[in-house]
Amino acid sequence: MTFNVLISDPLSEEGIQPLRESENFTIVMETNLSPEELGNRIGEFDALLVRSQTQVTRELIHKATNLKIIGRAGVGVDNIDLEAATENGIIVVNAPNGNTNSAAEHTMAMIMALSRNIPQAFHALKNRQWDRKKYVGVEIKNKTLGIVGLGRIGVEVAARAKGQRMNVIAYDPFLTEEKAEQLGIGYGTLEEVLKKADFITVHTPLMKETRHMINAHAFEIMKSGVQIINCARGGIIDENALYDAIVSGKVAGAALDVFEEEPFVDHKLLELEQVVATPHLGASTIEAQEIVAIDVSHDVIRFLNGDVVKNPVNLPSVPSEIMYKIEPYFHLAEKLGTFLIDLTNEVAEEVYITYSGDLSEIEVAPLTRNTVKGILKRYLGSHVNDVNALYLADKKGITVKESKTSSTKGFTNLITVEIKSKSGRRKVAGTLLNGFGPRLVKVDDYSVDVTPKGHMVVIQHTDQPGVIGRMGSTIAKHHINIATMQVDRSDVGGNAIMILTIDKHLETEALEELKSLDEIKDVTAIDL
Ligand SMILES: NC(=O)c1ccc[n+]([C@@H]2O[C@H](COP(=O)([O-])OP(=O)(O)OC[C@H]3O[C@@H](n4cnc5c(N)ncnc54)[C@H](O)[C@@H]3O)[C@@H](O)[C@H]2O)c1
Ligand SMILES: O=C(O)[C@H](O)COP(=O)(O)O
Repeated sequence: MTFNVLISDPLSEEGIQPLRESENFTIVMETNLSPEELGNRIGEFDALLVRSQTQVTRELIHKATNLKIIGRAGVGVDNIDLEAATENGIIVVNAPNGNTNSAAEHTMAMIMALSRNIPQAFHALKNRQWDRKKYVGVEIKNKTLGIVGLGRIGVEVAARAKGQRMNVIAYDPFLTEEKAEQLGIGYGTLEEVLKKADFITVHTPLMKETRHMINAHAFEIMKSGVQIINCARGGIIDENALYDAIVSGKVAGAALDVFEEEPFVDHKLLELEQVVATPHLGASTIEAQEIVAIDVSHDVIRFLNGDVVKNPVNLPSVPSEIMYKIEPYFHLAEKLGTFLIDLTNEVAEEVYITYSGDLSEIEVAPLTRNTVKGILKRYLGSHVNDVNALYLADKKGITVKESKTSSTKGFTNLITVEIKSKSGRRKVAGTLLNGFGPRLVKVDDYSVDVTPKGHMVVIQHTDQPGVIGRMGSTIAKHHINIATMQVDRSDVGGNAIMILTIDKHLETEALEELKSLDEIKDVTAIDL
C-alpha cells in the first residue's frame, strides 16, 4: 500500500529523509498553496505535515476524506482544529522536544536585544547615526525575570537567566515549591510574578485559558518600566493593551517573536521604537528544524505502518515501557468488544470494562479505547478508530466505565467487558495465555476456552441428550465444517451454551434452521 503525504509548510529537507527513504510513501511538498488550493487537493492525501503557517481548519478537515494523520513539525497546535480532527478519527502528532533549545536561546537573545537596544541602535547606525546617548540600556544582572509558564522552554529560559545572574520567579499552575527549589528559582501566583518582575516572559500554550492572560489589568499591576517578552504565541498578550501600556510609559519595551495575526506586513506595535520584533523565528534554526521534521516523519511512518506513535496530541501519550506491556492485549480487547456487541444484538447503553491481575497495575486507557472501538465497529464500520472511539461513544450516549481489581479469578490477567442494553446485561471475559494468545474464557457465567477469531456460532440451549448431535448434523447439512466446540452448562438439565468455531460464515438459512431445533433458545453467528 502506498501513502500520499502532503507537506504544506517549509520543512527541513534533511528532516524528511526518513519519509523519502520509505518505499511506500509518496511525498508532495507544496508550501505556497492558498486555503482554496489546499482544500481542493487535501482529499488525495493520507498524511499532512505542517508548521505553524498552514491553518488546518474544520472546513479543511471535512474535505480531507483520506487523511489519517496530521504531523506538526513543532510544538504549538493552535493552528489545527483538534476537535474536528478527533471527531474525524485523524490523529495529530507533534514534535514537542526538538525546538525547545532554539526557542529558549531566542528568548535570551530577545531579552538581551531589548535590554541593550541592539536592534534600534543597529538600525540607527545603518542610517548613519552614531548615537551613544540615546541607546543607553540596563543590565539584566540582579534584575528579576518573571516566567509565566514553566514547561520545557520556561525551564530552559530559567536556567539561562540564572546563568546571567538574574533572579528568576515563575508562575505555572503545575509548579510546586519542591520543583521551584530544585530549579533554584522563586515561585508565586500570576499576580505576584507580574508585580515583582523587571522582565516578564511568557511560555504557555495559546488556549482559551491563556488568551489575553496578559491584559490591561495585568499591565496595571506590573512595575513601572517593566519589559515584556513573547516568544510563545501571539494572543497570550493582548496587543492593544500592550500598545497602550508602552505609549503610557508603564512598559519600557517589548520583544515579540509572535503575533495575534501572522503573517503581516503592517503592525501598529512596530511603529513604537520601544518594540523589537522577529517574524516567528524562535524555532528557526538548522538544528531545531532538522529534529522536529525527523520526529514527525518517524511518527507518520509509524502510524501509517500500524505502529504506536511517540508524540500523539489528541490521544493520551503512554510511556513506551507501558505500551510495550499492554500492546499484546489490543487485539483481545477489540475482539471482546465486537464479540459482546454481536451477542447482545442491541444498542449498548453502558459499557463496563474491568481489568484484573497483571492489568490492574498498569495504565489501560489504550485497551479501553480498543474495546470501545470493537463495539462501535458494528455501528460505524471502519470510521471508528483509536482516536475517535471514546468521542463517538460519548456522542452516541454510551457511558464507558473502567475499573481495576487485583483479584485474578485464577488468571494472571483478565479483561471483563459487560454491556448494559435495553433488555439486560451480558458479559464476556478474555485472557492472554502465555504462548497461546488471546482466549475467550467467559460468556455470561459460562466458562469456555476459545480463540476469539474467525467465524463463530454461539448457541444457547437446554442441557438435554441429543442436542449437540442435532446441532452438528444441521450444520453439516449446510456443508459447514466445525473446527472447535466448547460446551458449558449451569447445572444438569439446565441452561447451557455451546460455542463453535466454523470454517465459513453461517448463512441466515442455516441460522434459522438451528434456531428452530428443539431445546434451542438462541443462536448468534459472529464473524470476528
Ligand atoms: N516562537 C517560536 O517559534 C516557538 C518555538 C517553540 C515553542 N513555542 C511556543 O512556546 C510555548 C511553550 O512551549 P513549551 O514547549 O515550553 O510547552 P510546554 O507544554 O512544555 O509548557 C507550557 C507550560 O505552560 C503551562 N501553563 C499552561 N497554562 C498556564 C497558565 N494559564 N498559566 C501559566 N502557565 C500555564 C503548562 O503547565 C506548561 O508547564 C508554546 O506556546 C509553543 O507553541 C514557540
Ligand atoms: O510552536 C512551535 O513549535 C513554534 O512556534 C514554531 O513554529 P514554526 O514551526 O512555524 O516555526
